[in-house]
Amino acid sequence: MSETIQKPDNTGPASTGNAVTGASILLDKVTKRYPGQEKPAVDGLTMEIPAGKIVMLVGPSGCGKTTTLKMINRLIEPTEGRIVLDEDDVTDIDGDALRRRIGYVIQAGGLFPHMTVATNIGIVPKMLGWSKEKIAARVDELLELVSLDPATYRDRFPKELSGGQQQRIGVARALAADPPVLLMDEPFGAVDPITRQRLQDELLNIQEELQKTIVCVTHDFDEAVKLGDWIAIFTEGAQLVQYDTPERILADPANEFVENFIGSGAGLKQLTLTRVNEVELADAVVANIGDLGSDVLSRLDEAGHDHAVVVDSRRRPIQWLTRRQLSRLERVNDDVDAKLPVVGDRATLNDALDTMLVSSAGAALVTGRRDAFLGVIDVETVMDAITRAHKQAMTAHSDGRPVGINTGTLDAVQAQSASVGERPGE
Ligand SMILES: Nc1ncnc2c1ncn2[C@@H]1O[C@H](COP(=O)(O)OP(=O)(O)OP(=O)(O)O)[C@@H](O)[C@H]1O
Repeated sequence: MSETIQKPDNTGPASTGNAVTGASILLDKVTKRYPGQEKPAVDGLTMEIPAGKIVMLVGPSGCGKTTTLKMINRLIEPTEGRIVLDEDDVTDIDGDALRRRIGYVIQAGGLFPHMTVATNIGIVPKMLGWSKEKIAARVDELLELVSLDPATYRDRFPKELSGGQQQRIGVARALAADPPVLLMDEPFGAVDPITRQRLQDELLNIQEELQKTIVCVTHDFDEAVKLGDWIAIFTEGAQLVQYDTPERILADPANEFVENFIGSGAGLKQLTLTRVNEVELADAVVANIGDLGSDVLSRLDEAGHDHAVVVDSRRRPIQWLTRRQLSRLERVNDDVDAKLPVVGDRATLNDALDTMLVSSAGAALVTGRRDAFLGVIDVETVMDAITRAHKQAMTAHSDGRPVGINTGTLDAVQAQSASVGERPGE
């Protein structure tokens, strides 16, 4: 079933113009047999992981995700097959040296309890022989990157940190020597849902800046959809059932196993794929403090609208007034409605929908930089966006999809596709 290689267009996060610092990874027909086990934990897996992308490994418990991940930095030695970083075959190089080129993040950060935050972060740079000053500067830079104030946190011990803070330090430590590859094993598994969401957002921000190659194991399919440029869905023996963009997996699951794995609400999950700044916002009539109520009402008539958005001197929305409310006002005042349904333009459509539903307004006000008002998003816009995303995913071009199979080496796959002019499965 995984013999088919499909190639949609690579619809990862919008390009930011930052240089890719990640390395590509190739697992070439890699197998792991544990002693005493009848079946291999990973069976002949060939998988390309493109440079600068986030690849999420998902699948049922025991299917071989962690074994696959740990073979990349050779915490687990493959029984057969090759691992190639960029052009460099690293299958037989010294494991310790390899691990200095690959950051590794585990649940709860995996910090050494008897070392301070700074010492934890500086471990690899110290092994690499960096000077004290260079390490200290790097520690502070990384603490800033993961949104922790260096002066407050650098001398703390792990037990003096919250779960989310420990996890951030784990990420900072993995990035210390600026490795091209970051491996993450259930990195956000041990924190509460809200902290988890925040850490995921932070990881996306960091990735936008650094463009590492990130391979991440998760049990949480929603997390895979949110973070992944590509998602690899495995079944037992690390058999690749589908290796594709989140959009394509949601719109066109390869088979019933994937459908079951995605679970219900594929349409709603698609909402996490689109951000508010990707959809067209509706215009609104904007009123300033001090405007005459009657003037604002005639502007509403002209525009054919029923609501006006009141903004303060920095264009931040403070009220959303109906015709009725306006008709009672001589002039617009500076009251601030604490319950305004507001979303930032980087929020997902899912967040926007939540805001609309909670406010029962059927719409939300969108703000951009420095919380300035940008426009209105309504339920119809969100619904249209889902339909459009679904159609796009179904008809997307299939260029750039990385190879993922369990039936041959990359060379064999390429030779086969060259002989027919394209990759198989098309
Ligand atoms: N050290 C080991 N010795 C023997 N068998 C092992 C060892 N480690 C893992 N296995 C087996 O290999 C298979 C794959 O394990 P692996 O940990 O890679 O799965 P996983 O998909 O990461 O699972 P989970 O989601 O439960 O963490 C399982 O059947 C497991 O029991």
